[in-house]
Amino acid sequence: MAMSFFERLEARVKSVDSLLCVGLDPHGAQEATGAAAYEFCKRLIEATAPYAAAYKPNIAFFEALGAEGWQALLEVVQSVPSDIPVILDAKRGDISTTADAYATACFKSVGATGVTLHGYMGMDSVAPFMRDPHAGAFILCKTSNPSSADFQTIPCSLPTIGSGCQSRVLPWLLYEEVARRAGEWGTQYQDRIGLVVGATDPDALKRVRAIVPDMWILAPGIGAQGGDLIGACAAGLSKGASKLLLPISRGISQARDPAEAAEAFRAAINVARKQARSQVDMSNVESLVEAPRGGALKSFQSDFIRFALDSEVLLLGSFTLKSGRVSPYFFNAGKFTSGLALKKLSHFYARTLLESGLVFDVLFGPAYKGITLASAVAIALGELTERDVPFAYDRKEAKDHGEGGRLVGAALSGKRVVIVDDVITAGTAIRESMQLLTSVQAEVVGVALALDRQERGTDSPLSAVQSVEQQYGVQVLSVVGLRELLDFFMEKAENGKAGDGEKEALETIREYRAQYGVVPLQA
Ligand SMILES: O=c1ccn([C@@H]2O[C@H](COP(=O)(O)O)[C@@H](O)[C@H]2O)c(=O)[nH]1
Repeated sequence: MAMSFFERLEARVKSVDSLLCVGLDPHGAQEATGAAAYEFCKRLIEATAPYAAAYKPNIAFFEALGAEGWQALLEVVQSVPSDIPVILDAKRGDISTTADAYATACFKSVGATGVTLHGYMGMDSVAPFMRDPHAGAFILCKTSNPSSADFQTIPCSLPTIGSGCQSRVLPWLLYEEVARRAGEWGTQYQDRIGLVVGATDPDALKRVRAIVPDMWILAPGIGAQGGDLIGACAAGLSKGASKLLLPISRGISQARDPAEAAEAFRAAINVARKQARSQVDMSNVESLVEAPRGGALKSFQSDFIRFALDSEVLLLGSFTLKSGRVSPYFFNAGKFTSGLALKKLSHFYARTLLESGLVFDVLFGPAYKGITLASAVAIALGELTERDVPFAYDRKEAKDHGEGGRLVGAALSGKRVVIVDDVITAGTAIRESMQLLTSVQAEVVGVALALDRQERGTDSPLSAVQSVEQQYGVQVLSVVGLRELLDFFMEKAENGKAGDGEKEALETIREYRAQYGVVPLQA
């Protein structure tokens, strides 16, 4: 007997060890023609097939091209290898006779086996999609867009049966009711139903997962929409660290190398799965997904700020900087002085690197602080991904005996290198490292920092980080920036959890940013 949609999905997830669903949205097709859309998707499929658990073409991009777009969609679906499920993102729903025609279009004409639906019209609009026992449907539950709260979080009355929620203090929200109903429909239709819950809302993922522990969830919003990959996985994975499919479209199709980006996303998702399996560090993630996140602050970034405050690495008050500015905060990574603190710190860097999707071969730590940082981050990446990441560092003074020279550690020539340091102040140290690395034909692809102060230079509208980005064309990643610091204190204040010192910090940091903050560079 042929397998059901979710059985096929599970088989594919296992065979490529991946929960990544590659979005086929031909945003970037050279010309707006069916042929260009087809070529775009075909290339993407060829590049990403080894890492894809599923593909998700969004029908909108093909419909926009008229008849040739429809033809392109059919050809795109046909060009997906037969063992990879295709979910047509069509968000259908209508009275049953029309829904019947929609189901025929999705499954028979287009040839997809999965589809996205909205359930607003109720059961009889979903039922026609359940007739084919080999097809599956994901019902919109809590979408990833900023306005999803217009309707989806409207409180409604608690159900009287099931889901064990009678003892809840929290209001029961409309999307939770959708999840509960979908759970009932799923039982009726022998597990042919999944849900769509945006990765931009780990709190919603956590709530939905509690209602439907075994249902597949499609969680869009990673990449271009800024969702928190690790937080979303921690909140949305099922008990067996699975049943969460992460569709990523622009984050892969617009990457310099889509194959590498897909591989990196798969690895980052697998880091979270590994953590979920071994329950390592889940306490942190737990506490973070409990509180609804606002703004762009990711759960691990909150963790990091709390950790830096607790370790007195991040101090609040009044500090005169070298530039003469009086700063309301001061960050001194030199105060991470114990093994456990360094281990924790390195995991924050590792997460930042993994979530960025940056592809690199070697880490480089400029003397002195960078040496411990790069080596600790290499260990952290090894722990999280089982990838054995090489690292290297320099000496302040060249040796003229023994192996000689300034560089120590892994070979750098021809390698893609990420420089790991704590902060960039004037940028002098980074520039020296750039020189040293290019002199041995290494390609510096990125810089990873703990904190980006995001403030203008004294004689330039650009920050030191922006100048480095512009001058060398590299990506500078930081675990947090001034923006996240502000978000952190803002969230605390909004949740009534900020003490007097923190409320004051919020105000003074806001003022400081207004006076000295940078304008973001165009992407
Ligand atoms: O809640 C939802 C439901 C669907 N989508 C769709 O997923 C992709 C996301 O594209 P990215 O480029 O990875 O942001 C796109 O087709 C959306 O229409 C969603 O984003 N959110």
